[in-house]
Amino acid sequence: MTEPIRVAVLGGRGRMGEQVCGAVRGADGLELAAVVDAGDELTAVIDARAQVVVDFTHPDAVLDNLAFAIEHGLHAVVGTTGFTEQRLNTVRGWLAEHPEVGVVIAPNFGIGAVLSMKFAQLAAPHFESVEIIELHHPGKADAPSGTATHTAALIAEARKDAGLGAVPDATTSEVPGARGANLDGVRVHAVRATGLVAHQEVLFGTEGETLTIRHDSLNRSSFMPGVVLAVREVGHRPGLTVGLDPLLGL
Ligand SMILES: NC(=O)C1=CN([C@@H]2O[C@H](COP(=O)(O)OP(=O)(O)OC[C@H]3O[C@@H](n4cnc5c(N)ncnc54)[C@H](OP(=O)(O)O)[C@@H]3O)[C@@H](O)[C@H]2O)C=CC1
Ligand SMILES: O=C(O)C1=N[C@H](C(=O)O)C[C@H](O)C1
Repeated sequence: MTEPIRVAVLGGRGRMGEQVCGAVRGADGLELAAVVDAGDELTAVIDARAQVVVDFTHPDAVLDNLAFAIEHGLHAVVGTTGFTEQRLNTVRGWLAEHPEVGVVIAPNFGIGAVLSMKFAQLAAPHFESVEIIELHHPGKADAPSGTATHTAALIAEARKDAGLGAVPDATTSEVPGARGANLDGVRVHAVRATGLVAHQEVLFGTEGETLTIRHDSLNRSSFMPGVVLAVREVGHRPGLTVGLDPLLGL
């Protein structure tokens, strides 16, 4: 019989962390070895002989956690947001020193959300206008969401490859913020409201038609199959994997 994969959950008492602990406990072949939250010693992960750390903490904390994990030869599955290209390159640099370690960083572990980003990428070359509206619970620390940031980057790249110019917009007088944030030339609007979990609409427009691609995470359980898949896979994927797509064969 193969030994279970020993998993440590960082941010384990947070909204996502609690769900991840439950998912790990309930998953065949995984064992919850340690739960670490703010104020706990990260060395608990080593004491518990964890093989994979899962990080759902805070954009300000995640890089230090990752540096620790990689330095100690632990694989990492990261859902925490805030990964700019510069941060990803920093992680790549650390991994170059530890080529046996695997790290999966995914802006969104929801299978529907991953697919919706793919659909948006596919639609992007065919519409001159596009805007993103992301909607989340009011406890969210960052805006815009990591998913919206990643979606904007995918759309911008697809538009560039297709030779599309700037999104048409004649606005010359604006109350600051009224047109949202400009990410890679794509306007992103962030809504925060009690009752919401995690939602996104990508609104495309061209002459005579619009297309709306909407995804709703109605419960944080939506992220768990993706997290469990990444925990099982990360040890077989040395280096950095960004996004869940390759794990889903997309
Ligand atoms: N990729 C994905 O699919 C998803 C990503 N996320 C992202 O995950 C992150 C966490 O979200 P959420 O669970 O809602 O946030 P929460 O604030 O509910 O949870 C974060 C937890 O991490 C703790 N924490 C903070 N710093 C550290 C640290 N250095 N070490 C260990 N624990 C720490 C916090 O403690 P304290 O409160 O005391 O600071 C808190 O308990 C966010 O970046 C969010 O955007 C969320 C959902 C899905
Ligand atoms: O904070 C959240 O809740 C979420 N964060 C991620 C993001 O910023 O995209 C993923 C999902 O949207 C939920």
